[in-house]
Amino acid sequence: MSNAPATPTPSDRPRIALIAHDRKKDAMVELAREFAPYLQQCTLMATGTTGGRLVNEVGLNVERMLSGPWGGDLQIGARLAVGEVDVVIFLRDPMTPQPHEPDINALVRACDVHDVPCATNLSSARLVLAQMLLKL
Ligand SMILES: O=C(CO)COP(=O)(O)O
Repeated sequence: MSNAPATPTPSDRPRIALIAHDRKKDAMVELAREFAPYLQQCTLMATGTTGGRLVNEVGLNVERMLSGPWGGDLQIGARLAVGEVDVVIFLRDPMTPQPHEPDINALVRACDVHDVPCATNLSSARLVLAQMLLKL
C-alpha cells in the first residue's frame, strides 16, 4: 500500500456558504478578494446576487442559489441541515429591515442547531477564514 497522501477530491474541500445583504456586498467582495487564493480551494455556494458579484468581480467558482428574498437563505439552510455546509459567512445588515427576516433567522438558527460556524460580520468572517487557512 502506498504512503502517498490521498489526492484531495472535491468532497475534501471545505464547503463555505457566502451571503451578504445589499449594503454589505462591497465588504463581501473585498473579503473574498483578500482570501481568494484560499477560497479557490473551497467549494463555495452563495445566494443569487452575492454569488453573481463573487463570480464576476472576484472570479470565484460559486454555486448560486436563489436570491435571498426569493428563498436563497432557505436553500442554504436546507443544505446545511443535511451536513453539506461547513461554514457560513453571512454579512448581515443590522440597519435595514429585510422582507425575508424569517428566512434569515431560520438560517442562523440552523447554524446553531447543527453547530456550524456562522460569521455575521466582517471581523468574525476574517477570524474564521484565517483559522481555516491554518488547517491547509
Ligand atoms: O438577502 C440575502 C440574504 O438574506 C442575500 O441575497 P442576495 O445575495 O441574492 O442579495
